[in-house]
Amino acid sequence: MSVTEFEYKTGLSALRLTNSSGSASVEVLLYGAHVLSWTVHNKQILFLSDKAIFERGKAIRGGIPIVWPQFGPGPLPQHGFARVKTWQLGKTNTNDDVSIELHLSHDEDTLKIWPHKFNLTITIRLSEKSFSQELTVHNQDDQTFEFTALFHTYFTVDNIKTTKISGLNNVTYMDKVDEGKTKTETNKVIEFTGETDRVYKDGGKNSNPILIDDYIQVIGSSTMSEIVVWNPWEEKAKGAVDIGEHNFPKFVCIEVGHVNDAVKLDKDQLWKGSQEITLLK
Ligand SMILES: O=P(O)(O)OC[C@H]1O[C@@H](O)[C@H](O)[C@@H](O)[C@@H]1O
Repeated sequence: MSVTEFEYKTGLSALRLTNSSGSASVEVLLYGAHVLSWTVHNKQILFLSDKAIFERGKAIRGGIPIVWPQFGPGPLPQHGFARVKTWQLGKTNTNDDVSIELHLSHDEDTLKIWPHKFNLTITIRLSEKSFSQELTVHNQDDQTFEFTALFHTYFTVDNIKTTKISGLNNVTYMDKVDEGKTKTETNKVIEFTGETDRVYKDGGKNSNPILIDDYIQVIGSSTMSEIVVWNPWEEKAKGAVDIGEHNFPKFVCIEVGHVNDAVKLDKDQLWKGSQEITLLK
């Protein structure tokens, strides 16, 4: 079991966590606290675009971007700023499951666009067949602030056209590709036939676990009970410089978050949200 530092493309500092048997590893950049890969028995569970751009100030396409303090468009840049800031390495642990902590605090630039003092910690933990991330938000300001948060996970799939997502039956969702209409999921299994961009409200509180192709289980904490399901499909993928039409069949985003309304966090208070992803085979 180990944590090693290495230099990724364009000189970005990275860490590799390896479990005790050496069967699983995770690579994470300090830039964005961005998980790039999770490999189990040589199989890559996460999707990272071959057209991803590794430039400071730009979001990385694939892996697990951290969306904070704003989901989607709004007064801040799309999906907030945590994914384009450089985090600091905190504690590492190689005793039980291998884990690391990464930290991000307000600075001159964040205060200009979001005038609140904060400290974020992400704990990344790896075991044989599962991987988790926990985000802790500490309000260090002298007043309450509000945020939304999400783990924007890109999963590798054999082909989006045969990918099946279960566990969201009967859950209400907002359909972002149909004028934001509110709908109820009538299918036991979700399949993909076109651009899909949905926010399932309290999807994570459904009694069934969320499964991708019956073997990847995604569980969010009770504080992160929304599930976003996204695939841009052919045209939008073609139009995105960092995706490309050859890539849209290769991934699905299943994103655990608190995005339907904002978390209101009082001064000096802590908020925690997490996801755990487990391989069932
Ligand atoms: O291109 P970005 O900023 O990483 O966002 C990708 C997608 O992220 C999803 O979470 C959103 O629901 C989509 O609307 C969005 O297009």
